Parts: sequence; C-alpha cells; structure tokens
Amino acid sequence: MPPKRKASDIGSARASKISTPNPATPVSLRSEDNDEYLSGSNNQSDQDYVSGSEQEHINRFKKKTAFSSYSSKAKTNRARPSIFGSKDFSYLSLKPDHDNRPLWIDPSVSAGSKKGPKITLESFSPLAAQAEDFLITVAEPQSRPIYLHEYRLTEHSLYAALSVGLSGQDIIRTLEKLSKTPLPTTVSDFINRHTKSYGKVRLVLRDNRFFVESEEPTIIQMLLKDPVIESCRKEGAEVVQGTLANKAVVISGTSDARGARQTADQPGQNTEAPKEGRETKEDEIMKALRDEDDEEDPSKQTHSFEIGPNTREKVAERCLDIGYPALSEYDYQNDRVNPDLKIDLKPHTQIRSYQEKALSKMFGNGRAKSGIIVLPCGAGKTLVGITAGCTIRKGIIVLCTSAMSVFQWSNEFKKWSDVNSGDVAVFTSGEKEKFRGQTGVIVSTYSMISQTRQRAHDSEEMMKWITSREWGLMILDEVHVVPAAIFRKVAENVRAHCKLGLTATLLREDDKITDLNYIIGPKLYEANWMELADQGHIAKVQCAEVWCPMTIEFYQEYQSLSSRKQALLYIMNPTKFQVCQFLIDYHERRGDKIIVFSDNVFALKQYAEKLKKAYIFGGTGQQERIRILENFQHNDAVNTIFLSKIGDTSLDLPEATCLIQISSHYGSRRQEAQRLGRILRAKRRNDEGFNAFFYSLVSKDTSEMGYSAKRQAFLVDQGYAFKVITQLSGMESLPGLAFKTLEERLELLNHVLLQQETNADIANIEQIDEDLFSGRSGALNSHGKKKALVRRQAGSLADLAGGGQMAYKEQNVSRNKQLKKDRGPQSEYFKKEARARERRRKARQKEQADAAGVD
Ligand SMILES: Nc1ncnc2c1ncn2[C@@H]1O[C@H](COP(=O)(O)OP(=O)(O)OP(=O)(O)O)[C@@H](O)[C@H]1O
Repeated sequence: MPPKRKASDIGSARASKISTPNPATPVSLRSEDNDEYLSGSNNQSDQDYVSGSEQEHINRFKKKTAFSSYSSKAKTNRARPSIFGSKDFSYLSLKPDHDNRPLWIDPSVSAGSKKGPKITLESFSPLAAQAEDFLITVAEPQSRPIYLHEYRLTEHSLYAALSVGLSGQDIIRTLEKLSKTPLPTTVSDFINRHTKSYGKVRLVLRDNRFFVESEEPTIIQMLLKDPVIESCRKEGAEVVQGTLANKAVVISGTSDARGARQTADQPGQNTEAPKEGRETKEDEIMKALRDEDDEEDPSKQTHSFEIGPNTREKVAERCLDIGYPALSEYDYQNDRVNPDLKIDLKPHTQIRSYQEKALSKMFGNGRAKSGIIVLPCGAGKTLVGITAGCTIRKGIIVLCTSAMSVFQWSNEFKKWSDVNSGDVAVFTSGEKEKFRGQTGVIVSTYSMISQTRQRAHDSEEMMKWITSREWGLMILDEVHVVPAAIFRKVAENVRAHCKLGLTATLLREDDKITDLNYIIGPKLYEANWMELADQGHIAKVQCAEVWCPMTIEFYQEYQSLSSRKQALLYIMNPTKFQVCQFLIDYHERRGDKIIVFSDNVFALKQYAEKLKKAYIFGGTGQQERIRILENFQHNDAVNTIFLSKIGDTSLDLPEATCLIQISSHYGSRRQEAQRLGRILRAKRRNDEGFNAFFYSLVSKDTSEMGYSAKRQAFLVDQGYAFKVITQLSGMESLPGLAFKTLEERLELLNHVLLQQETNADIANIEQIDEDLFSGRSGALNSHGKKKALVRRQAGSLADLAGGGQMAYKEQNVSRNKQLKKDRGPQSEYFKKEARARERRRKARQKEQADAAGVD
C-alpha cells in the first residue's frame, strides 16, 4: 500500500505503530485507525510520503479549513452564531481578488500592547515566497508548519524592520497589498504607533566620533532642547548637514550588491532575477502590486551634531526614555581611524542564498547594523560571521562558549578567507596569542573576557591589549545561552562598533531573550528550517515520540515514590530500555549511525553498559572522548554511542543519522532543538529519499509525557511533525531482548530503588561548561593545578531549564568525586583498545631503551 498522508497531520502527533522489524522491508509506523504511515526507510517511498501530491494536499487542506468559503459565506450570513468567539472575523470583507493575496491579518490588537496583530500566510499562494521575504523582515515568525505560517508584528520586529531602511508607511502599504481583506485600522494604528519615532534618530560613529543624526531637522532641534541631550553635545559642535551614505554594499562572496539592493527594493520583491521569457503569473501579480511604489531617494539629507566622548550610553538611554530610540549603525566605509584588515573570502567561497539574505539585513543601507541572525544548527552561521567580517574589513573579535569553538572559529577563518594566518589569534586559558599586524581577528570565550576574578599576569596583559583597541565587529556565537550580565561585562570591556549575535534557537524558557534586543540589537533574520531542508542544506528529519508503557512493578513503585525518584523509574522503565534496544538494532542493521542521548548519567551508564556500547559524559577523559568519536566516525563496528548532555551542542558528527533520546531536560525546547541539530548536518542528507530519524522515548502515564509535549513546541513551530508510536511490532521477538522475565525486571527495580535520590533526579546532570571536544580538560589553573573536568554548583529549577543565569546547573556536589573515579573506558571494546594501546606503548618504550643501550 503506498504511503499516504493527510494535511491534518501538520504539526500534530498521531498514534502509530511499527508493523515490521525487518530491515530489508521499510519500517512503517502505522496509525491505529490505519490511515497513515510514517515510513522508516530511506527509499523512494519515504520521499513520496514527504512530498506526495502537493496540490491534492492543498486542496484537501483548503476544503478542510474552508477559510475562503467560510469568509465568503459569512458575508451573506452575518447573523450566523459564531463558533469562533472573539476570533470571528467574518465582518471583514474580502477583496474581490483575495485568492491572489496570501495574508490573513488578525485585526484584534489591544491598545497599548507591545504585541501586535497575528498574520497568517498561506504558504501555497503564488506570492508566498515574496510575502515570506517581507514578513521575516517586519514580523516575528511564530509557527511555520507546511501550509499556514503564523507571524506576529511586535514592537521589536518593527524596530528591526526600520533598522533595515523600511518606513511605517512601507509596511502598511505592503501589508495592504498582500492582505485578503482591507487592512484593519487597528493594524495600521499599531504600526504607526510603533514606527513614528523609531529609526528617526541614529547614533553614528564617524571618524571615531559619535554623532546624533536624523533626516528631520525638527527632530534634531527637539533633541537639542532636551537638557540631558544638550548637556552631552560636544562643546561648540554645530548641527551639520550631509547625505545618507546610501551606497550599495557588495557583500563578500556575492556577485553583486544584491544584498544591499534587496532592502532598497520594494519589500516582498523576489530577490532572484526574473528569468528571461518566463514571466509567470506570480511575477505579473507582484509587478501590479509594485507599480505604485516609490523609489528611495539616494540623496536623502541628514542633520547631525557631535556628542562628547563617553556620552554615547547616556544619549542612547535618554533617547529611549523620550520615545525616540536611537539606532546604532557603523559607517565602516568612512571609518578612517581604525586600520583596515586585509581579509576577503577566498575565490572559491560562495555563500548560500539564505546566508546572503541574512547579511543583506545587516548591511541594508551601506552601514553595518548590530543585531542577531538566527539559522538552524548546521546551516553555516560561522560563514555568515566570517562574511560579515570580510565586508566590514576592520578588527574582528569573536566570542564563543567553549575553548574548542575558539579553535574551530580560528580554523574556519583560515579556511574560508584569505586572511594571513598571522592576523588570526586566539585567547583561551591555554593560549594567549596576539596578531602580528596593526589589526586582525581575535577569537576568545565569553568567560575569558568577562572574568572578574584576579587574572594571571599573561591574561591581564592580553586583556589590556584587547580593551585598549577599537574593534570593527564583535561576533557573539551562541547568543541564546549567554546571560545578560556576561554580555554587559563584555560590552564594558570591549569596544566594538558593530555586534553580530548568532544562534540557532533564540529561545530561553524565561523570556529573557527579549533583553538581547537592547544588549545586542534586533533579530535581523530568521531562516525557515523546512525551506533549508527542502533545499538540501540541512537534513530532512522524521520525528517520533515513542510511548513506552511502564511495567506493572515499576508503575506501582512510581505511584508511591517522591517525584525525584519517580524520574529514575520512568527513565529506567524496562519497556523503554527494550524500545531503545530494538531501535538501535533496527537502525544499525539499516546502516545508520546512532547517538543515544541521556541527561541522567546513571541511566546513561546502565543503558550503555548493558547494551555494550561506548558512552561519553562529563567525566570521560579528553583522549577517551576523541577515541570514541573517531571510532564512531570511522569504525564500522562502532555504530552507536551514548552521550550525556555534553553532546547537545557544538558536536559536528555528520555521520550520525539517527538520534534516540531516553532522558532529557524537563520541558526545555531549546535542548530539543539543539539535539535535533546534531543530525541536521548528516552527510548523506542529499542522498535520494534520505531521512534522518529523531526518536524521543517517553514512559506512558508519567510526568515525562507533559515535559515531552512542551519540549517539542519549538520544533513543531518550525514545521516538524512528531508522530506518536504506541507499539513496535516485532520487538518481543528480538533476540536477546533485555528484561523479558519478571525476575530480571525485579532485579532492575531493586537496583534502581537502591540508588540515592541524587542519582534519581533528572536534575542530577552535569554542569557542562565546555563542549564535547573541549581542550580545557587538561588546562592548569593559576596555581598550576589541574582544573576539574566538570564543574558543579547549586542552582534552581529555573536555572536547569535555562531560565536562570546559566544554561545548565548541577545540584549534586558529591557526584563530582564519583565521576572522577569513574573515568576511563567502560565498554569492552574500549577496554580492549586501551589494553592494546598500553601494550604498544610499553613495546615502544622497550625499543627505545634497547636502541639507547639502557638496561
Ligand atoms: N556557503 C557554504 N558553502 C559550503 N559549505 C558551507 C557553507 N556554509 C556552511 N557550510 C558548511 O556547513 C557546515 C555547518 O556549518 P557551521 O558549523 O557554521 O554550522 P552552524 O550553523 O554553526 O552549526 P551549529 O549551530 O550546529 O554549530 C560546515 O561543514 C560548513 O563548512
């Protein structure tokens, strides 16, 4: 039976079961009502499942949602009782050509709210691509499943739009054109309210002097009447006139100044050049919509006055207070004070269209804007940062979360750009380099720059060297994990004209992420994950949640225990173990490389040791980690590894094609996305019909289920559909299936119950300061002693969910010692390897001693 799919599946979980375990036959996850399959093979039928007949889906979807028909009917039947409550918008009249227009705009905006209207985009509309381009510039993406994408206008999103050169009127006009109904006045009021003053004032650094600049002389006069701002004006400084540096910027790695042109072009316009003789209906529609647009005046007059040294922050704060937030832009083309850096992308380096689009938001009007670019894991944020550096061509400082990322960044600079290797330096606890020339690139960690403790002499010297100079660009990697206090410390220590934040998941469980709007700048660009997957830049992933019923013995204990110990019971649930064993066996036989994630270290070891697989956690030594990862990459006998949360980020293993999650971090949406990111880079992503797999194993009827739903929210919004698998047919007959007998299960239960509560708590997981490849494990502290591999400290639950000051915290101090003791190879394979290595080492020593004639 051919695989089939219903449009109603979008972003929803559905009950399914695996019908056959035979790897020769594709695994089909069949729903209980028999109407759906999640195909588990990488063959063509998978592909069919994914793509199917798009038009048929759309038609079915339209019929199901009946938006158009409902709205049309509503016009003639206004008395009809509303089933939509306050969301009944049938009073809005549809435009006659509404079918050609892709947007539905929710008119309900509460007065004074910073959250504006919701906008729904029909992604199947002929104008969807253009509308999407426009929407990602002016609104926040909320949810982007297959057919309907939701965006929201917010104060900050409008701010970001203005920062790339749009005006409130541009936004209103374009929404009016793309909307199926006349634009509600509540919406235009919201836009006017939040755009009338944004972007009117700029703080510009020119020739190393700060200017307050505006295109409207009345605003400059108004600002000068303000006593605080007037007191910051440089003595004797006059108001001067000039023109806006509205030059097209050629972004390095692109053939022309398309990036810059895009923002000067009408928003929503397709950036691709029209193909000759192939003007489509969509082009015609868009052309008609564009006809009334004005061209931007390149010779716009500006008025500015200079402010005194060290008054920038005060002026910025005051401008915000009086409702005229000042945009900060770097006029790098006219910066003649800071030395130029000789850096360009290598001729073979070609940035991808979405990378170019992201950069065009940064360099829209010939100046560099500070802000954040959001791209999925593995989509190439590093190259975006490097290209920004090659465009500005002034001193660059890059800040990362770990020492290993520092070396990766430094190598990537050398790989993609022609920068002299002597112009790239690193600053970590182990390496303190300075570049040779007048300017260059320095890569360091947040902790090195923000440290407040007494520094060693050489570190102190390095800091003086860094803080005494002015940087053109500061790249802030993984901005979502760094606490605001650290950013502030960094900003105090390092002077940079422009800040670029990079992240895959602009998410924190506590909404502190909005602080980044002020600390770094607005979100400039957020890529669409599904689009990148369709284009083959990241892998397509099939996501499934596997429900594992608790065995009776475990469930009885579960009901009577404290919630901390309950966690260990649902993680160690024998059915979950069996499902994990079955999935590993199934995917190994298909030729997949599998990573199993467990936040709980006790469970990680129990699972891995029982299944005779290698594992890595915070206590695993550096050499051991490298050996395990190399074997996973190159040894056909090592196809599965178990990782603690140490592998959540910065893990570049393109061989991995399947993830199984057995224990995770409460409801952390960010961790779920980061973990998925580990397989988005899959090498085989462009093989025909290839899918990577992401399984989350959840013990049924336990609190784990609630967490699981919360965790998936972000990915569902990115368009991933989680299937629910309730039964794995054939599992019972798997040879060597663990815990089949009651005796075995009771033994496991006893073992679990004997564990300390600290082992049981899923919060009892490592505080990982470094990533999997960290070179710091062997670093010495200032007293010449070896630093601990894993740092543990007390923290709250909010901290654990990434909501506090640190991304992850560890509550159990005593486990540190235990982890240290546990270091060393655990699996039989690696124990054998270690013994062989030791034998080789002794033989070498003997040879050398013989050669030297020593007894
Ligand atoms: N324009 C490009 N051309 C060729 N390869 C590219 C390009 N952009 C990125 N890549 C490659 O894609 C891979 C992922 O890039 P990168 O490590 O920068 O991703 P990332 O977004 O930082 O991922 P993560 O969030 O997981 O750290 C790398 O192997 C990189 O070399």
